Amino acid sequence: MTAQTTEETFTFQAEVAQLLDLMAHSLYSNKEIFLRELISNASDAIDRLRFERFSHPELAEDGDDDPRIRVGYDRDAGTITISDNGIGMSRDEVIGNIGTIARSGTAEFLRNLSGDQRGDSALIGQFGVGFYSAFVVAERVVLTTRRAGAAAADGVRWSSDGRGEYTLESVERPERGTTIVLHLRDGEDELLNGHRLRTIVQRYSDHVSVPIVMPSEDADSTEETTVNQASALWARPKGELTEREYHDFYRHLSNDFTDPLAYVHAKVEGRYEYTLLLYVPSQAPYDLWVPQARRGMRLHVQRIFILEDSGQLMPAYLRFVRGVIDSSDLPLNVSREILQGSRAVDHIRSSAVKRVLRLLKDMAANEPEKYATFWRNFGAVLKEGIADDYANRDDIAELLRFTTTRSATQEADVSLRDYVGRMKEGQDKIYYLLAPTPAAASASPHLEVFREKGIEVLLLGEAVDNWVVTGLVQEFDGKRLQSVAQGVPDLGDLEDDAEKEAAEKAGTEFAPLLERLKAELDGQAHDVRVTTRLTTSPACIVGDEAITDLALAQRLRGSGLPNRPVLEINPRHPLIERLNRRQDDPRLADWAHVLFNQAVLTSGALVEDPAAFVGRLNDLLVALAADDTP
Ligand SMILES: Nc1ncnc2c1ncn2[C@@H]1O[C@H](COP(=O)(O)OP(=O)(O)OP(=O)(O)O)[C@@H](O)[C@H]1O
Repeated sequence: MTAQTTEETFTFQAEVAQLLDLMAHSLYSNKEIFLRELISNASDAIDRLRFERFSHPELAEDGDDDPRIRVGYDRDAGTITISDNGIGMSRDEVIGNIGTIARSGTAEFLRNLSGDQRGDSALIGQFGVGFYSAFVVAERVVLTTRRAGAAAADGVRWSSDGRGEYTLESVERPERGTTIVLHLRDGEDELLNGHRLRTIVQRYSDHVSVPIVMPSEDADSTEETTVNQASALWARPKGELTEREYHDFYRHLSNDFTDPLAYVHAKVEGRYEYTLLLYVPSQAPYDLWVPQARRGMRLHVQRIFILEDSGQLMPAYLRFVRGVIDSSDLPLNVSREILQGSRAVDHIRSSAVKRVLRLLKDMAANEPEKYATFWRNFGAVLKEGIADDYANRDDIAELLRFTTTRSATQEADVSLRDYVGRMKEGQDKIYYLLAPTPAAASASPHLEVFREKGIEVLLLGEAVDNWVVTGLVQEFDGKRLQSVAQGVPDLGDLEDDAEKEAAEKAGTEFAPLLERLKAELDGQAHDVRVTTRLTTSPACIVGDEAITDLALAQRLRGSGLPNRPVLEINPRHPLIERLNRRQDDPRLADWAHVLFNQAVLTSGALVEDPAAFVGRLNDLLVALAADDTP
């Protein structure tokens, strides 16, 4: 059988062309990462072969059984070669994987480029565009591959100068796997040096678990040496490992350029035996909020890589955790389906979650500055755990941080424990305000009486906060959470008898005015009542329901109002006093609407008919100005 040798030319998908252009121009400052990316692909290909062999044992007959990645160079030809004996690719796979960008993440990648070269190159690995980084140093890349199990004649050669097109041809390739030859650009000769390449491999790929071999520097020798550690770091005893090694491994695992904030490494023995090495990153990955984003946990069985987590190993609210779980209790041919029903996996997962929560708890207690960094990056994600993880809810609640009426900055640095610790004598509830923005929250009239009485209020401005308060942390340390913008304010013992009496009296005294206002605002305000919650503002809007409901919170966050908005008026405000005295005022309807709409504005919502509001306001101003004219 002879291989068909005709060459076909293909055009890159538009995004690939754009990406390649960017690679060459903006990532130059960190050009060494091309080697890390290609080695990482080679190591993945070897892992995949190992894994596929469980279901296709016949693959074991194709070639040697000695996984290895080779890195070589040819000074005369100006090339660097990376080859592996992994799974290889068929022609269709080459077209699908190398000519197009399968992941929708690419468009996002392009959007995320900042122009800052260091940051941009850190994104490369995260976005899974690794292969193309070859073009940072190469003017032409030739990839030759043959899939494991296919015939020697089914080899494929892909070649491109990265300028919009690539060619494919069929070639004879007896050995399975992939070889990539980089024809370096002019001026990249310094890379054609054994010592230099070895240093790069050791810097970025020391922890790749497959041996990376390079030819001996002695020209007369045909020997090869392994240049990386090639051992599973997590399987080594803790005492032998340095912080540096843990950090290097993290970078290898996560493609992150920064050191992790914290990590935990544990070998567990007992009913189940497993090793955990879990890291908390110090910065959020770009795709933290992308629902289908890759997770950062890898499952190994007896050191052999099995699969990347897609939700079985870490719950969504800890999706920022990176690390390795290595179990001795799972079969090597474990699949995602088996994982789902596995008791061992359930056990390991729950122990991993507890360890992460403990790590965070210790960080909060002993290294508050680090914890503040953690909270800034991942606090909003961790909050999801309040809804998702009933079993650990109390521990998660201890980890929450909020901005409150006592905060000097917008930094969320008050824990529920701090809050409860400084509650006022007689206070039995934890008060909070949900508002669309932090600015609307801190300026809200709902806070007036609380400010006056020196009662602290949690200011909640994140979408996820709805979950935190909606019946989930209904109680912390025996104290109920209570919204300050819903229902009648319930200050319990914090309101003295005289105040209660005054409020009751005001209710009776203002009853006729309330009826008039209610009639004027029919269809807009569900009710109008007198309140004690205001000290300086004339009016505010509150939700009728005493209990937060999600719909309300969502509507507040959009442009609308609570489902059943109630207008509350302050009987001590001069405007309200005047209205009460002058109920015969022909402009009462204008007053009612102006009061209502200014309360809508201060709640952070949008006025339904701004032009009508301004019209009425101006009419009132004109009338007042006329009263003033001598
Ligand atoms: N040496 C190789 N052997 C087999 N397949 C490969 C090899 N290199 C690349 N591929 C295939 O090409 C695809 C694209 O590679 P690329 O480096 O661009 O992204 P990725 O590996 O999916 O993402 P990341 O670099 O973030 O791991 C890979 O997913 C893989 O299917």
